[in-house]
Amino acid sequence: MTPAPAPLANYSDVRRSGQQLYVSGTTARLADGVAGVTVGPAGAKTYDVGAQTDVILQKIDTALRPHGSSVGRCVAMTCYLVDMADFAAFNEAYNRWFPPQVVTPTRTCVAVLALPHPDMRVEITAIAGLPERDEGPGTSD
Ligand SMILES: N/C(=C\C=C\C(=O)O)C(=O)O
Repeated sequence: MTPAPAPLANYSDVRRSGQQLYVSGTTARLADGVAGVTVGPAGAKTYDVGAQTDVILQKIDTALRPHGSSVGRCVAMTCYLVDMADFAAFNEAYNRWFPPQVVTPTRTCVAVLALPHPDMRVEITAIAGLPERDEGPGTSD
Protein backbone atom coordinates (compact mmCIF):
# COMPACT_ATOMS: atom_id res chain seq x y z
CA MET A 1 0.00 0.00 0.00
CA THR A 2 1.23 3.53 -0.78
CA PRO A 3 2.05 5.76 2.21
CA ALA A 4 -0.87 7.46 3.96
CA PRO A 5 -1.61 10.92 2.54
CA ALA A 6 -1.55 14.03 4.72
CA PRO A 7 -4.73 14.87 6.66
CA LEU A 8 -7.25 17.07 4.82
CA ALA A 9 -7.18 19.79 7.49
CA ASN A 10 -5.50 20.58 10.79
CA TYR A 11 -6.39 17.47 12.78
CA SER A 12 -4.37 14.60 14.18
CA ASP A 13 -4.60 11.18 12.55
CA VAL A 14 -4.09 9.67 16.01
CA ARG A 15 -4.27 11.37 19.39
CA ARG A 16 -3.50 9.85 22.76
CA SER A 17 -5.47 10.66 25.88
CA GLY A 18 -4.54 8.60 28.94
CA GLN A 19 -4.36 4.93 27.98
CA GLN A 20 -6.48 5.38 24.88
CA LEU A 21 -5.73 6.34 21.30
CA TYR A 22 -8.33 8.19 19.25
CA VAL A 23 -8.13 7.68 15.48
CA SER A 24 -9.64 10.33 13.19
CA GLY A 25 -12.18 9.33 10.57
CA THR A 26 -10.24 7.33 7.99
CA THR A 27 -11.19 6.63 4.38
CA ALA A 28 -9.62 4.59 1.58
CA ARG A 29 -7.82 7.71 0.31
CA LEU A 30 -4.24 6.89 -0.67
CA ALA A 31 -1.50 9.18 -1.98
CA ASP A 32 -2.49 8.32 -5.55
CA GLY A 33 -6.29 8.39 -5.21
CA VAL A 34 -9.07 6.49 -3.46
CA ALA A 35 -8.72 2.68 -3.43
CA GLY A 36 -11.54 0.42 -4.63
CA VAL A 37 -12.68 2.60 -7.54
CA THR A 38 -13.02 1.29 -11.11
CA VAL A 39 -13.78 3.55 -14.05
CA GLY A 40 -15.70 1.82 -16.87
CA PRO A 41 -15.21 2.51 -20.61
CA ALA A 42 -17.99 5.13 -20.58
CA GLY A 43 -16.51 6.79 -17.52
CA ALA A 44 -19.01 5.33 -15.03
CA LYS A 45 -17.45 4.49 -11.67
CA THR A 46 -18.04 1.35 -9.65
CA TYR A 47 -16.97 0.98 -6.05
CA ASP A 48 -15.55 -2.01 -4.22
CA VAL A 49 -16.67 -1.28 -0.68
CA GLY A 50 -14.95 -4.42 0.64
CA ALA A 51 -11.63 -3.22 -0.81
CA GLN A 52 -12.17 0.23 0.68
CA THR A 53 -12.93 -1.31 4.08
CA ASP A 54 -9.76 -3.42 3.94
CA VAL A 55 -7.64 -0.38 3.08
CA ILE A 56 -9.20 1.64 5.88
CA LEU A 57 -8.64 -1.02 8.55
CA GLN A 58 -5.08 -1.47 7.30
CA LYS A 59 -4.54 2.33 7.48
CA ILE A 60 -5.92 2.40 11.03
CA ASP A 61 -3.64 -0.49 12.01
CA THR A 62 -0.63 1.23 10.42
CA ALA A 63 -1.47 4.48 12.23
CA LEU A 64 -1.79 2.71 15.60
CA ARG A 65 1.35 0.54 15.41
CA PRO A 66 3.94 3.30 16.08
CA HIS A 67 1.98 4.08 19.28
CA GLY A 68 2.19 0.46 20.45
CA SER A 69 -1.40 -0.43 19.55
CA SER A 70 -3.20 -2.06 16.61
CA VAL A 71 -6.61 -2.78 15.12
CA GLY A 72 -6.75 -5.80 17.43
CA ARG A 73 -6.69 -3.43 20.41
CA CYS A 74 -9.57 -1.25 19.22
CA VAL A 75 -12.37 -0.99 21.77
CA ALA A 76 -14.83 1.01 19.66
CA MET A 77 -15.43 1.82 16.02
CA THR A 78 -17.88 4.14 14.33
CA CYS A 79 -18.45 3.34 10.66
CA TYR A 80 -20.05 5.61 8.08
CA LEU A 81 -21.43 4.26 4.80
CA VAL A 82 -22.70 6.48 2.00
CA ASP A 83 -25.13 3.72 0.99
CA MET A 84 -26.55 1.03 3.29
CA ALA A 85 -26.86 -1.19 0.21
CA ASP A 86 -23.11 -1.69 0.80
CA PHE A 87 -23.66 -3.03 4.33
CA ALA A 88 -23.18 -6.72 3.40
CA ALA A 89 -19.98 -6.09 1.43
CA PHE A 90 -18.73 -3.87 4.22
CA ASN A 91 -19.44 -6.54 6.87
CA GLU A 92 -17.80 -9.27 4.84
CA ALA A 93 -14.51 -7.35 4.75
CA TYR A 94 -14.92 -6.15 8.34
CA ASN A 95 -15.48 -9.69 9.63
CA ARG A 96 -12.23 -10.87 8.05
CA TRP A 97 -10.44 -8.48 10.42
CA PHE A 98 -12.59 -9.50 13.38
CA PRO A 99 -13.45 -13.19 13.14
CA PRO A 100 -15.97 -14.51 15.73
CA GLN A 101 -13.38 -16.07 18.04
CA VAL A 102 -11.56 -12.80 18.79
CA VAL A 103 -12.62 -10.07 21.22
CA THR A 104 -14.14 -7.43 18.98
CA PRO A 105 -14.59 -3.68 19.38
CA THR A 106 -18.02 -2.20 19.95
CA ARG A 107 -19.34 -0.80 16.68
CA THR A 108 -21.86 1.69 15.42
CA CYS A 109 -22.58 1.80 11.69
CA VAL A 110 -24.65 4.57 10.15
CA ALA A 111 -25.41 5.93 6.70
CA VAL A 112 -24.34 9.47 5.88
CA LEU A 113 -25.28 11.80 3.07
CA ALA A 114 -21.73 12.27 1.81
CA LEU A 115 -18.04 11.95 2.66
CA PRO A 116 -15.34 14.49 1.68
CA HIS A 117 -14.92 13.00 -1.85
CA PRO A 118 -17.60 11.12 -3.88
CA ASP A 119 -15.24 8.15 -4.37
CA MET A 120 -15.11 7.63 -0.60
CA ARG A 121 -17.90 5.17 0.27
CA VAL A 122 -16.78 4.25 3.80
CA GLU A 123 -15.18 6.12 6.69
CA ILE A 124 -14.23 4.61 10.04
CA THR A 125 -13.16 6.22 13.28
CA ALA A 126 -11.72 4.17 16.13
CA ILE A 127 -10.69 4.23 19.77
CA ALA A 128 -7.89 1.84 20.70
CA GLY A 129 -6.35 0.81 23.97
CA LEU A 130 -2.66 0.71 24.79
CA PRO A 131 -1.01 -2.41 26.22
CA GLU A 132 -0.92 -2.67 30.01
CA ARG A 133 2.58 -1.95 31.31
CA ASP A 134 3.23 -5.50 32.54
CA GLU A 135 1.60 -7.22 29.54
CA GLY A 136 3.80 -9.53 27.49
CA PRO A 137 4.45 -8.80 23.83
CA GLY A 138 1.90 -9.74 21.20
CA THR A 139 -1.22 -9.88 23.40
CA SER A 140 -4.40 -9.09 21.43
CA ASP A 141 -2.44 -8.28 18.25
N1 LIG B 1 -11.32 12.82 9.11
C1 LIG B 1 -11.60 13.58 8.05
C2 LIG B 1 -11.36 13.17 6.78
C3 LIG B 1 -10.63 12.00 6.46
C4 LIG B 1 -10.32 11.71 5.20
C5 LIG B 1 -9.40 10.66 4.85
O1 LIG B 1 -8.87 9.94 5.71
O2 LIG B 1 -9.17 10.48 3.67
C6 LIG B 1 -12.20 14.90 8.34
O3 LIG B 1 -12.34 15.71 7.44
O4 LIG B 1 -12.54 15.15 9.50
